[in-house]
Amino acid sequence: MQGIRGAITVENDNREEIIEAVKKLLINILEANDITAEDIGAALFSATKDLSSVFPAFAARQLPNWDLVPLFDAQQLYVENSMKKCIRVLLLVNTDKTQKEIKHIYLGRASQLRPDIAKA
Ligand SMILES: C=C(O[C@@H]1C=C(C(=O)O)C=C[C@H]1O)C(=O)O
Repeated sequence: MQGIRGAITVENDNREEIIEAVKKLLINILEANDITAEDIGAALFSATKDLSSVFPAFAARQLPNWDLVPLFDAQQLYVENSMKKCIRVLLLVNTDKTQKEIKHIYLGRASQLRPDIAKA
């Protein structure tokens, strides 16, 4: 089992924009790490407190074969001056890959969070 981190930002607290962003983030993570929804043991999402239009888990369930993935949403801990309008995810994945082989995906403004590991 390995954990895969991801994050993406949106510009507006808009339901469709958030749904598209979450789907984009998850598709990127799956492709970069050569995994499918069946490999995912659980997906934990957070959204910053300025996002309240839709649950990220709802967006995840729109993707093929995500209906059986256990999903969870939480509000991100608020820290002053931290990244605005950001959705984070932690995937727990069944894989033979090593920790070093895992590709964490940070898109949009979220790439500033972890420039050491962000993939454009
Ligand atoms: C830097 C991030 O934002 C916050 C800080 C984290 C960290 O220092 O590892 C992890 C998650 C967030 O609470 C991130 O999402 O990667």
